[in-house]
Amino acid sequence: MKILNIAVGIIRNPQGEIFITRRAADAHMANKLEFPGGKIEAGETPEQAMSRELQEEVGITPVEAVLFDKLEYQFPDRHITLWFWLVERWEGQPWGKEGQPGEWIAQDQLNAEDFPPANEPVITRLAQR
Ligand SMILES: Nc1nc2c([nH]c(=O)n2[C@H]2C[C@H](O)[C@@H](COP(=O)(O)OP(=O)(O)OP(=O)(O)O)O2)c(=O)[nH]1
Ligand SMILES: [Mg+2]
Repeated sequence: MKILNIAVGIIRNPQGEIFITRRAADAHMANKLEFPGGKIEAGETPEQAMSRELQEEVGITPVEAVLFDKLEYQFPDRHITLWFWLVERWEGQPWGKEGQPGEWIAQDQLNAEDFPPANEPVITRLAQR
């Protein structure tokens, strides 16, 4: 059983849109939409990992981040702990730096079925705002 700790960023602009990317066809949860992010490495705090991943994947540097939720999810082959950071201030403009498609989607237009199942409570919370 793999045990993974994941930190992701919910990048939200003043219009209430969120920058979403699509996972690669060969990745776990292939083709699902995701919040950019990835594995927390040894010696990193969850917030540091999120900041590094956002720089690597979408080319922005968060200026301020607030913990939005922390969730556990059991997949058949792995147990993951997910840290969701709400990022409303950053430097740069997000884009799919690793070739992944990225787009801004209004938070009340997000569909939980398009995301990995672990994200469901967070999508529901965002859609209510
Ligand atoms: N990035 C991201 N991963 C998510 C979300 N929801 C969710 O269940 N996951 C799962 C899918 C993966 O099993 C894991 C994230 O792994 P990842 O593939 O993004 O990790 P990484 O960026 O470090 O990638 P790599 O270096 O291993 O290629 O968390 C989400 O909203 N965003
Ligand atoms: Mg990733």
